Order: sequence, then C-alpha cells, then structure tokens
Amino acid sequence: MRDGGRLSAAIEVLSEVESRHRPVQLALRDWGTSHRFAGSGDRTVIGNLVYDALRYRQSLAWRMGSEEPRVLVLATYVLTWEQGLERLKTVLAEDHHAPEPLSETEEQRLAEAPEGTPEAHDAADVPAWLWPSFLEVFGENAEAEGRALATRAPIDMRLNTLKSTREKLLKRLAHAGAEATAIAPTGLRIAAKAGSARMPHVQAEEGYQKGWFELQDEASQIVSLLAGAKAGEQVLDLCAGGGGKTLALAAAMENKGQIYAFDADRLRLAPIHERLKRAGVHNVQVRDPASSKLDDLKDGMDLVFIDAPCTGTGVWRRRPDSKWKLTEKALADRVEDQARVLDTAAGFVKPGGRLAYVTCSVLPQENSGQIKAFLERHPEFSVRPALASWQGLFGTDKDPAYAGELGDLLLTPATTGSDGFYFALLERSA
Ligand SMILES: C[S@@+](CC[C@H](N)C(=O)[O-])C[C@H]1O[C@@H](n2cnc3c(N)ncnc32)[C@H](O)[C@@H]1O
Repeated sequence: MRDGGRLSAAIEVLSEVESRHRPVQLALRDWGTSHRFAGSGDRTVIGNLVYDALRYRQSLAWRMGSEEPRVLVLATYVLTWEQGLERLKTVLAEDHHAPEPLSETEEQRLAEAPEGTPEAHDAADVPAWLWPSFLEVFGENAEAEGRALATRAPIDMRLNTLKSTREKLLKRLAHAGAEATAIAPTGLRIAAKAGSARMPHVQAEEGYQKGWFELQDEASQIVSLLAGAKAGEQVLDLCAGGGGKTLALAAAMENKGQIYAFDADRLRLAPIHERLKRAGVHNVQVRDPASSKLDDLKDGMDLVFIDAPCTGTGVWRRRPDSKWKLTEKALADRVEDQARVLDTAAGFVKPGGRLAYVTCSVLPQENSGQIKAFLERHPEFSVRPALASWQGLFGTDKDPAYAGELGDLLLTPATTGSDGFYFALLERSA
C-alpha cells in the first residue's frame, strides 16, 4: 500500500472507533482481517495514525475546526508527523485509494493555525471536565503534564532478578536499542519512535520466553520496590490481576516468604499461573476467588499491596482512546471501589504491618483524597513518608516532583518519564 491507501484505512478505522465506540485494538484487528493484502508495515502505519489522531484529538480539532475522523487523520499526517501540506497534496493526487482531495477550509487550516489561542485543556489534550482535577494536582504544570500524557510511551521492561542481571539483558537487547532506565535499577527501556516507525516485538525475544524480563512500565517497578517487601515476609497482593506487581514483589523478596495473589475477577487472574512459571517464581500462592476465602490471612500480613482498580488516567500514553471515553460515572464508581478495597485490605494487615496503595491515575479523588478519607475511617493507620524510602532505594539526586504533604508520591511522564502512578504507604499501629 502507498500512503494514500493507508490514510483512507486509518480514516475508516477511526470512524468505526468513534461512531460505534469500538476499542481501537479490535477495530484495527478487524480491519486487518478483512484486508489481508495489507502487510505488517501497512498495519503499523495505519495503527500509528489512528492512535496519534486519538492522542491529540482535542488540540487537532481546535486547529482544524472539526473533529471528523478524516480531518483528524489528515492533520496527524501533516502536522504531528510533520509530513507537510505539499506532501499530502501529492499523496492525495497520485493514489486512487487515497481520500478525496482537500477542501479549501481543510487546506487553509493545515497551512496555518486559526487566530487566537486554544483553551488550556484543549492545548493539553485533557477532557474539559477533568481540567479542575489537573489544576488541583499540577497547578501551573497542568498543561505540560497533559501534553506529556498525550505522547507515545516507550517499551519498558523489568529485569527478573531471579534469573538474570541488567548487564546481561542490556547486551542481549542492545540490537533493539534497550537502555537502562533512570530510576528503577531493574528497568530497561526502548524509547518511543516517531511517525510511521515500528516498535520491536520484544515478546519474541529469547530472554522474554525464558523469563529473564517482563514487560512493565518503570513506574510499576518503582512502586513495587517502594512497598519494601522483604525476603521471608507474608504479603497479600489483593488486586493481583494478571500478576505484574506480584512478579515484581516476588523478585524483591528473592523468592522467599509467601505472597498470596488474589483478585475479585478470576478471569483477570488466569494468566498469572503461566507468568509465575516463566519467571521461576516459587513463593506465590494464587487464591482463586471462586474457591477460596482469605479469612485465614486476617490480621496476619506484613504487607498488603493494593494495586487498585482505577480510571487509568496515568496510562493515557498507552491507551489514548480511554481518555475520551472516561465518564464522571466511571470515576465515581472507581472511587467507591477503591474505598471498599482499602477497607477490606485494612483487615489483613497485622499490627505493625504495612499497607501499600497504588493507582495508575493522577486524579486527586482516587489518590490523596482516598488516603485522607481512609485515615479518618481507620485511625489505627498512619502514613509512612514514601520519600524517605525513595531516597533509600534510588538516591537523593532524583526526587520525584510531586511528593505530597501526606507523605505520598505521584509519578508522571513529564517528571519521571514513566506512566502516571500514585503511591502511599500506610502503617498499622502495633
Ligand atoms: C490495576 S488492576 C491490577 C493489575 C495487576 N496488579 C498487575 O500488576 O498486573 C486492578 C484489579 O483490581 C481488581 N479488583 C477490583 N475490585 C476488587 C476487589 N474488591 N477485591 C479484589 N480485587 C479487585 C480488578 O479485577 C483488577 O484486576
């Protein structure tokens, strides 16, 4: 395919996503199935166009005066990918699979920005209803934080210290451009590429098959380390899902002690068995919600880890479509879920034990607001300042920008180069 056909395909897929509310990944897969002549290079370009149009939907819509899929895709090609107006006009003229030629207005808007300035939330590609929350958390940095959450994410990997070393992995993955991450000592990163470029498929690497590394954002690695799980401890991973944090905790505990991995949704928990095997983890007991209760763990855990169900506003770089789909109702539901999970978790912490609370959201309602409310309901808990643990683990030269008065931390793409993650560590009085 040439660029003209790829642009048409991206418009078709984006229309499907917007009008039928289909998840992008499914819409792209279905397009691929019904257009078998398209090669993997074509699919990459089409996917990149669709995802980038969604990343910058609001700022492009302001620039173009329209949020039609066609307009967003053409603007992505000319402006975000910097292919230029003349190149687009040539592509449209030369390929009979290309979209219709440009209208006068489209050409004018692509050539120059309209007068005036966009509102801050439009410039930052943050939904208007979430802007007050962004201002509350980030203040004058809100626009920069929104913009950073719109960019493409790198591929981050976590070295499995049970099986390999970072030095060895860096050598193995040098051909893919992997480098050490700046903060987590377990992290390796392949930087995001621009435009039509394809990211390497690291799951095909021998090292992945052998369990030497896992795909995991650096922020996830950092919060797993900040929980301070030690060899020999009793740990409950209460929202274990597919086990990403469980594996990181197990490695930090050097495979010693016991982790109980639980999730309310057994389907989400299902992949954990295979992952534990591949990673060579032996200290995890998976508790299936359908067949086992957790009563025997009451008041007995050194650490309860809550990777809470959340809105995912911190991972917009990886799921740009979720940014525009999020509703006030969904946020309210997650806030309720989180309060419930926190109350449940409290019952498993032993006197003197810890409770780590993590979200991949940057919204105060799900983070500091949730912790403040929990502390009021549970006076037997207090906050253990996370910054001191951070400095002990990562040094004093890269403090996170958002270390709250509460003793909590917020990581963001703009400040730590990671996904947006919140972390608070609480301690039960002895
Ligand atoms: C952010 S995801 C967990 C991701 C996982 N820890 C990982 O690292 O791959 C949140 C999980 O919380 C689970 N969950 C929601 N409500 C829950 C509850 N009341 N008790 C336990 N798990 C719950 C969801 O099923 C979901 O899998």
